[in-house]
Amino acid sequence: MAFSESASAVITSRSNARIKQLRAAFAGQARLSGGLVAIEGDNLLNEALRSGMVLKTIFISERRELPRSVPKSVEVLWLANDIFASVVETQSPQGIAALLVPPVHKLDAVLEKTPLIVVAAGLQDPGNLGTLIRSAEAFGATGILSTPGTVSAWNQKALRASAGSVFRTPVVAATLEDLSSLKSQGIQIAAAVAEDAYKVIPAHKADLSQPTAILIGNEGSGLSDELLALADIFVTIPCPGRVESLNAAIAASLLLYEAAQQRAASSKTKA
Ligand SMILES: C[S@@+](CC[C@H](N)C(=O)[O-])C[C@H]1O[C@@H](n2cnc3c(N)ncnc32)[C@H](O)[C@@H]1O
Repeated sequence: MAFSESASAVITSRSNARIKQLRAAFAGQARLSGGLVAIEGDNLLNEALRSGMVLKTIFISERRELPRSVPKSVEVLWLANDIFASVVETQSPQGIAALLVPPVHKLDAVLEKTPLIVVAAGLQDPGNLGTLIRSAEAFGATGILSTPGTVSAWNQKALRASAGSVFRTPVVAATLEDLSSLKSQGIQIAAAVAEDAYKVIPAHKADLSQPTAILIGNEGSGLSDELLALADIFVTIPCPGRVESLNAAIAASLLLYEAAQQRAASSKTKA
């Protein structure tokens, strides 16, 4: 332990109140964690710091040094190795975790510029949501709307799959009314559907360079009738193979790639 970093004692008890708070944050129990979110490991910590997240507390195993990148203003608590290992989720913990204040975004946050929005409509696999958020950032989406029933973007698996993109890409909880309000703001609603049926167009023939919200459906049941009824267009990624559908995050990524290509081409034409 780098005693020069902190004069505070090492926490050795599992029933310590701060350990309970960290455990609650890892379990997604917002009421018990005081609304704070837990992150674990050097990569996510570095991503959080470079993204300007507000860190409240660093929990560090006594076997490690405190990284120099941690601002002096952040509270640091040292933990006995076994206490650290018992509270975090990974099998081979890196010995560092943190509690941070998750940013809360409003609908306006995703409406900047020429909106390219992904609507995560009932995604339940946190790995899929995290991957979708990572692709959304990669392809320049303005943000993600998540409908009721979608897993939290701050779930531990979602956080890890997003590889830090969740710190920089707004994820906003949205109702059906919010989604229908997009139409009145000139944003077309493109429902992503797996089957090539009547009125469904292949993604490369749809105009995704205009303000667009792409609806991605639940892993098992796809898009609900209510959401399909909102759609202005139905787009599909043609699959010559014999699969019935693509994974939700892969479908979102391919559609975002197509939208990014079209936007790049249309800005070249305008220049
Ligand atoms: C695993 S699929 C759901 C499959 C579900 N059985 C269904 O009937 O839609 C999850 C979501 O990914 C999107 N998706 C999957 N394959 C697609 C494809 N080939 N083209 C466009 N979107 C697709 C759709 O939004 C779909 O709701």
